[in-house]
Amino acid sequence: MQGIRGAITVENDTKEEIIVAVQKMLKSILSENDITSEDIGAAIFSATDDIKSAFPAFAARQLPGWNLVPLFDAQQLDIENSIRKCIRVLLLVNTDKTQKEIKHIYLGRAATLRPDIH
Ligand SMILES: O=C(O)C(=O)C[C@]1(C(=O)O)C=C[C@@H](O)C=C1
Repeated sequence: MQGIRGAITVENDTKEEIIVAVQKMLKSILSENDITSEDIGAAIFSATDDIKSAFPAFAARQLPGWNLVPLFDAQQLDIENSIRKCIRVLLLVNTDKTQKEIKHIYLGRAATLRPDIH
């Protein structure tokens, strides 16, 4: 089991943009790490408090195979000067890969968050 992190930002809080962004982030994590939805034990999302128009879990569930993945959404801590309109994910994944082999995916403005791990 390994944890894989992802994060992506949106510019507008529309349902369509959130769905597109969440699916882009998840597809990128799966392809970069050579895994499928069947390898995922759980997906935990957070969204900043300015995301109002869609649950990230709803967006994930529209992808093929994701209806069987346990999904959870939470609100991100509202820390001063932190990034806005950001959706984060932690995937718990069944894999033989080592921690060092895992590719974490940070897209859009979220690319500034953890340059040390991606
Ligand atoms: O990785 C991120 O998304 C970050 O914003 C960095 C960080 C961290 O300090 O490690 C901070 C807040 C998040 O809850 C998760 C991780």
